[in-house]
Amino acid sequence: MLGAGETVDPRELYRLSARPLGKGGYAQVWRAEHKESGQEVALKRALQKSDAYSRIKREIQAQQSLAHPNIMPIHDHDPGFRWYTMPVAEGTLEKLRNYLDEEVLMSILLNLADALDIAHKQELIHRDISPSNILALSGGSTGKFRWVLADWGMVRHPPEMVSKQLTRTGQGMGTPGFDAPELDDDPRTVTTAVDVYSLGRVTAWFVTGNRPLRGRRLLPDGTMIHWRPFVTNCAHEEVAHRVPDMAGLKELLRGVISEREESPDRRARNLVDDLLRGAVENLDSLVSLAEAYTNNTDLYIDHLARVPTMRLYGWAANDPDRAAALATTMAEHVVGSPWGDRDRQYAGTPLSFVHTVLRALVDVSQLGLAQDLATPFFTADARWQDVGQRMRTRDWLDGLTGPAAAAMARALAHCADKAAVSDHYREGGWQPAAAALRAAMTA
Ligand SMILES: Nc1ncnc2c1ncn2[C@@H]1O[C@H](COP(=O)(O)OP(=O)(O)OP(=O)(O)O)[C@@H](O)[C@H]1O
Repeated sequence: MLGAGETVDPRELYRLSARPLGKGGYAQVWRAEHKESGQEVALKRALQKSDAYSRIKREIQAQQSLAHPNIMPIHDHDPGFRWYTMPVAEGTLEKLRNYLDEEVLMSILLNLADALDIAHKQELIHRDISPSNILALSGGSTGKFRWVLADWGMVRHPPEMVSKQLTRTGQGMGTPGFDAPELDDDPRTVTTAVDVYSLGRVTAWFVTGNRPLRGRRLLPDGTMIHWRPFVTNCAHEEVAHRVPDMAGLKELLRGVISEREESPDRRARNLVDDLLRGAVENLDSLVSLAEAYTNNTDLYIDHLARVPTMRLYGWAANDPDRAAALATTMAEHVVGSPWGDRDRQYAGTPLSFVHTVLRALVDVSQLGLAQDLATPFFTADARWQDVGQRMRTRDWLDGLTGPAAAAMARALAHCADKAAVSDHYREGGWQPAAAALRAAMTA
């Protein structure tokens, strides 16, 4: 019999595989067979350094006190807390990501949030959640994996349980890319929000496939847009702006699920409605949505077209390339898509959208982009013969001089039905002020 605190060589009890399954910063993991029962396990043994001993002890204590189906269980450990055994995992989330879909991500997040909720209620904060610490065990329901959170060696115990301080201010903690910034300040005083942060970053990594880097945008535009509110609110760099706990994280997750079920054009309508009520941040989401669904006529004509002119103008001036692409698609819908039962007069709204972007491009001297956009714009304008828009276009053309007027003249020359376009603007004897434009319209 071993006395408390004594350690025992695991080889006395287990047959270890020749090569380890993996090695981390302070431990090695082997596949092992229990000599007496024949049970196959993974055996994790601390490397020979004192920090490693303290960490594996914390890990054993934390995992033992947290009996939850989504926390790696401890089968056995030596009384000296130098090693322990656990089920052999099929792989880590890091390795398996490419075989998994969004549904799996949702259920992993829900499961881990439940598990962490229990841990947090016991004042245990993991502090090192990353894709390599989320492990898949076989034997989940209907042949699926059971996902567990492992590697609790960095756990923050409640103050009364701490026998030895492992962490001090400024010491690097967690896994780069997934660790909350406040861990760099004082890992002892962090809150449950550090685990929320890591799950937000794990999510961004999962949906993009890119390791998240500090200071970089986590979800590029158009990428799984329905995850954006979740990722933004979980992985906010400022703790004060971050969702504080697992209850908040689960609430956001429900939002992801319902947004995903929403059709893109209905989602666009809601975004624009809220934008019109002052939710200016929605413009970004709306643009990403439109970029992801360029074939969706309803989304463009019925919803995107309603973005307020001033907002659109400011955005287009700041992001001319994207604005030009978006407005070109809008113009193509206006000309080429069935109008359905929309009111004819409504054509002025998408036309005005394209014209606003065109004005912004010219004003920021993006004349190449402006010229390319002007051709489909003139074509769409002439196709609809909208009286109000024609007046606005003429007034604008009258104000153009020099290179801007020349660029618009070239755009006019490129219109497939140049004569009809010129006739549309010249109706009632109107002539543009700039000579280049006059020439293009009479040529
Ligand atoms: N139960 C298991 N089944 C199979 N492989 C495992 C198991 N546990 C860990 N591993 C493998 O061993 C590797 C090292 O284990 P682990 O990350 O727990 O060590 P560590 O020293 O705590 O790591 P870190 O330095 O990341 O904290 C893991 O990345 C994983 O590939």
